[in-house]
Amino acid sequence: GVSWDEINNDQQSTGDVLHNGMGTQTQRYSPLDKINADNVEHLYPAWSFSFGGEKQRGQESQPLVKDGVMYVTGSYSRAWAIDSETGEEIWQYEHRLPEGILPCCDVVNRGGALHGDLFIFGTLDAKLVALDQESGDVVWQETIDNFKDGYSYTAAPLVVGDMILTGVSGGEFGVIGRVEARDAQSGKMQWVRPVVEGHMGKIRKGDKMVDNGITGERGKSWPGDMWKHGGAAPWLGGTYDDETGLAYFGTGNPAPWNSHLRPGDNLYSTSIVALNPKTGKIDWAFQKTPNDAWDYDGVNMCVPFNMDSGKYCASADRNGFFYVLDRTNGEMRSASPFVSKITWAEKIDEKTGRPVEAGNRPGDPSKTEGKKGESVFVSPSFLGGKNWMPMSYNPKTGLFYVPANEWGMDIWNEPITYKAGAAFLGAGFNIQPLYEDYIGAVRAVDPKTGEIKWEVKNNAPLWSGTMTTAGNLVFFGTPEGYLKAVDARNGKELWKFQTGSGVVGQPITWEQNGDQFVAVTSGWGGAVPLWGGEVAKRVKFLNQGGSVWVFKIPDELQ
Ligand SMILES: O=C(O)c1cc(C(=O)O)c2c(n1)C(=O)C(=O)c1cc(C(=O)O)[nH]c1-2
Repeated sequence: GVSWDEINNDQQSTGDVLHNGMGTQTQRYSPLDKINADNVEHLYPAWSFSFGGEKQRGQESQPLVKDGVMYVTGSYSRAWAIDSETGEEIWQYEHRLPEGILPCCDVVNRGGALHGDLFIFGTLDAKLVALDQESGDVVWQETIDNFKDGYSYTAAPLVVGDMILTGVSGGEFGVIGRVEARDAQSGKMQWVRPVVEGHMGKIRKGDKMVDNGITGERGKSWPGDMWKHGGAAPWLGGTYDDETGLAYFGTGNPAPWNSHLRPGDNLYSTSIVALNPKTGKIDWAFQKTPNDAWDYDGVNMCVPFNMDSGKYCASADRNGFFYVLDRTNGEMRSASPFVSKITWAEKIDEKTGRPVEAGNRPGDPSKTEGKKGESVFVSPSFLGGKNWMPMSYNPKTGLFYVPANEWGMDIWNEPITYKAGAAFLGAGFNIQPLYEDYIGAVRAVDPKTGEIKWEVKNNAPLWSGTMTTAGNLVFFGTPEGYLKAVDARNGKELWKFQTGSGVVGQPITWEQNGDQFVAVTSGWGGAVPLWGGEVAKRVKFLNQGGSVWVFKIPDELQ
């Protein structure tokens, strides 16, 4: 079985990958250096595994590895256990999805969690399923909420002690955004913390769930009853930091997109919330885009790291700014642009942490004749300076490696009223590229200064995570099908391999029987082909797929 001590030590232990982010801090850093900048050019495929079936689409999963077994999830709520040395299948689990699921942005899953003898992951019909690691049999199954109301689940659960912490997906349907804690072994709910001001939290007392205080104040930063369907779904999951004992979750956009219907800050949408993992109480919250009008979900992980003897966390937000926060109290240290063009705000005020807006909100449709308000062009687009794909932090170089995208959008507002299970947007949009030669860019950001130390451009939008190692390497994938390794110090491309479909997964590395392995899933999909407007047309030629690729270095070169 997998113990909490092992999970909490995941980043240091090199023989396994036990948690999302290669550790609960999600730095995606490995101290391994057998594969390094000097020999990575010799990396070759050890095995490849096909997810099979007729179902493909986006493969965003981060695999986990324990005792020679890889646990990986795929599109359409599927999961596999595979021999991590040979690529041989051990079991496959195929969740029976009902008709009418409502995932907003492709049928993806970003990975599971290991706890004891269980492998736990979430499904597109908003369930959590715990499988026996050895047999793949279902041990428990819990429903998060009704998929017909727009709830779904795509993230990897966060493990803290005996519990798993999960958010929800469904922000585009006006769901109740919240973080939930369950006993990992039984699936039994321990607490629920809605993240929108006004909703009641719950906590377990014996056999009952009892009230545990209202989140914030009752709808104070929302007009009327708008908080009730305010969304703010923490759909990307969270991080846990043992030094502060806090769990950090990013919250999504407020619903509906039409911001004129909800004047006010709309707390705690587009925020980082720091939660006490035992009670679900919000210790602090920091909002990035008050009264968001551009779908700038604030779900990006706030990745804990230490610098100048301070405890910080960093988050590259969809709104184009790279935030460094004091992770003990949520005070902002800095916010600097990591994309070339930000037109919704002039800057983030250093003292208050609030944006100085640039007067670039779509017009209020109730003030114009007809249904459509004035359209504006804004950058970044709603798919963000950075979307869900995780960045990594290398304590050796002191740099964050951010998968960024350069694009803008035409956006306008329309009238809308809430209806359960229907999209709650009140907006129309069309994403546009900004430059001819590239959209994606991996950028090395210095959290001390906000300076971009180097960048690697990519023609298609980057939709894969980055991973970095003590071997001075950064790995990332491209929609064009490559897994690439670049030098962590200067971005120089050192190796690439064509996987046969777009890479929108999250690379990992581990060591087994003396070999260092690198793995990533391949399979083009995610939000870009569905919502990318003009950009989607540019990448129409990319082929779908579904596989895991594993690489190693010839023995004599290690
Ligand atoms: O508000 C939400 O609940 C929600 C959920 C998800 C998701 O679960 O995948 C995405 C988004 N929003 C979203 O805004 C978005 O851009 C997005 C991209 C992707 C993807 O996997 O490529 N998912 C999601």
